Amino acid sequence: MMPVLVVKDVSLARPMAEALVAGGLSTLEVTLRTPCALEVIQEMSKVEGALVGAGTVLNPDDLERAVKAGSQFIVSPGLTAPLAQAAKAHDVPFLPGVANAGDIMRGLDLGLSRFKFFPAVTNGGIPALKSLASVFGTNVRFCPTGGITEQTAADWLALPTVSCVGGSWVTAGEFDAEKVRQRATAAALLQQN
Ligand SMILES: O=C(O)C(=O)C[C@H](O)[C@H](O)COP(=O)(O)O
Repeated sequence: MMPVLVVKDVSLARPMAEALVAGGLSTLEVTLRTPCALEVIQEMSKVEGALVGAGTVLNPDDLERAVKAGSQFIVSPGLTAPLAQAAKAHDVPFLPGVANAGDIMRGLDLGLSRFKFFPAVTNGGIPALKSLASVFGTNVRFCPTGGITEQTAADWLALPTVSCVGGSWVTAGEFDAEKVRQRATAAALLQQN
């Protein structure tokens, strides 16, 4: 399970990453949706055991800034050829968003086989992903994100083509380290079942 983080205050970066790692979640997606996101990536990267990447990466400029800040992977809500080429040039793992068969085919043409299914629930949820997966086989894997909750994550993770799920629920609301650690522990258990 990959927590999707929207962090507005850089002073929360380290305690938040520490609470997530303590709960058993180590792969952290920091969205570039707040002015301090790049600093947050730098700070979270100092936490032992954290693998920190950038989300909401929309173009090659975003990718360049995210990589300079220490992002170890890149997540995007969509897929463009310039972004995929920039990820390749920087040799950084890249998880682009797809919403339909055409997006996946464009990704395959670009040499990609791991995609974020986004926005997962409004795109038709599990039935939609099952239909897409039936066409592309098990070599194409997905990280559904968007509308997934603590209650529904296990259903998604049970699909053979789903490698992980993303979601913001683990850190939703005002930051409380103990609450985040507990939610992370519950989410980490989901991924083991
Ligand atoms: O922009 C990106 O690159 C993203 O990563 C988008 C996020 O995956 C979703 O916004 C998370 O959706 P919720 O869990 O429903 O809050």
